[in-house]
Amino acid sequence: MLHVSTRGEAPALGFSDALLTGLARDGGLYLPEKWPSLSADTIKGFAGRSYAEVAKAVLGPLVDGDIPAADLSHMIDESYASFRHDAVCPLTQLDDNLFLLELFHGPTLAFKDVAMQLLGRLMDHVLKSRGARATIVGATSGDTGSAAVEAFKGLDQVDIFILYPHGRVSDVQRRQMTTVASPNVHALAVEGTFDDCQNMVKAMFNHRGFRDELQLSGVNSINWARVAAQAVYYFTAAVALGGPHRPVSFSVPTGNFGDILAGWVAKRMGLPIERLMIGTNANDILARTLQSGAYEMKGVEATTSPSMDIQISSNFERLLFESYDRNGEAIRRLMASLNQSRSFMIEAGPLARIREEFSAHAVNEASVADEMAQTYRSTGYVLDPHSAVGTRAARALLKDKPDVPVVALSTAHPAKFPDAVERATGVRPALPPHMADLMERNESFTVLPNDQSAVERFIRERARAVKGAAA
Ligand SMILES: Cc1ncc(COP(=O)(O)O)c(C=O)c1O
Ligand SMILES: N[C@@H](CCOP(=O)(O)O)C(=O)O
Repeated sequence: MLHVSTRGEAPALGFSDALLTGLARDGGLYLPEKWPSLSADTIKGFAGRSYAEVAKAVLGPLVDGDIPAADLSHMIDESYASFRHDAVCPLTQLDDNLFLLELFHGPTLAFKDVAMQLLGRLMDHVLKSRGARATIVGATSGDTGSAAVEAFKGLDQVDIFILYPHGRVSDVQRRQMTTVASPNVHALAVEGTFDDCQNMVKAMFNHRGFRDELQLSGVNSINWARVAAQAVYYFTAAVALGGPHRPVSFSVPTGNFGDILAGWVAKRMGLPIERLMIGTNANDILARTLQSGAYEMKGVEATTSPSMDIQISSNFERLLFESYDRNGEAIRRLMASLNQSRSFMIEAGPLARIREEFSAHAVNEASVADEMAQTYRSTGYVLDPHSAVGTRAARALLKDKPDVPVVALSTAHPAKFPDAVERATGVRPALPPHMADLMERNESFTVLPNDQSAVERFIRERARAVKGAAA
């Protein structure tokens, strides 16, 4: 199976090359050239099987033999053995037809672990088999960074540099990135927003000399393998609720659009999904876009769900590509407009296609707090602020269609955001035992200006230093 770029000008690549490449050389994002399809009987057969078994069945056709099946199977088993819940991503009922898919039982307490645990193993495997090294650069609003640091720390084949917005992540998130004493891990606090960090990472990939010199690779959801691995839990959740014969909707707290795109991928692969609800916080660019067709950036507002404080939802480009009948030229035009005027307009046809499958609902700060408080009062369940966005948006979906079960994705453990949770519920959630001393560990990070060349200079020097030390 080859993978094509959304901008239509980069070489088509197999799974392993797309995995190592991250962002395509034309600035686009990779997608499989066609969607493998799982039959209703195959999906029905997922009932009662372990998460790892379902992952093998879903990812097998996407990897398509590019990595030997036995190796893939072994890496999947290892990835999910470290989760603190036997079901890996358990489902719990919150209300009539409202379910929560808990995605925070991995090592760093957020949904990113589900894909990142596998991504780390896949990259290490491919690099070792090629005798190669890579410099991983990633942008984070808090959770991708911690999951990536955890997955890649100590690996011989990689140096990893994580850019996060200085002062705009929670203390727990920051400490998860800055207290890992491993010589291949570098936490960079950039004086800017998440969007600035993400733009810098993309610019590094588009800076061909730098990219090739350092053998850059990416761990954000611009990397196709991340999205592919996240598609698995849509299958396990839907099947647990009677799928594929009973359609289910999903409500997803959304920032970079990777997680909800994974649901759309599951649907492309044959999973009946009624609706995909985009839940946004006060940074409501996607909700406004679905309403008007105009993708228009404003300034980023700091919220209690900082991981979603995003204006440039990278993976939306993948959805646009499909909605524009895979017309790379159209996507190049839209993205050029975004660069020049911070906005673009989606044409009527593609917009209608998007609206056929997606709804959107913006949840303001008062409603996020109210959702945490009300859910706690009525059920005793403590939501984190991101999951509260998804849950509130799920309730909006249920108002329209009360008979279709809605699964709200619970993307982080409440202990990652203890201050916001305590303010709303009066409960201060405790970190699990393996992280109990997190606040006492020593931190190491470098503050850098919001300046591309300064960050590139730093990475070049440090990547060399790490190689020098290892030599
Ligand atoms: C806890 C949490 N919830 C939701 C999101 C949004 O997910 P996505 O960026 O895939 O839309 C993020 C960030 O990615 C996150 O860290
Ligand atoms: N919310 C994310 C932002 C990056 O998202 P990604 O899924 O593209 O890696 C984070 O926590 O870092």
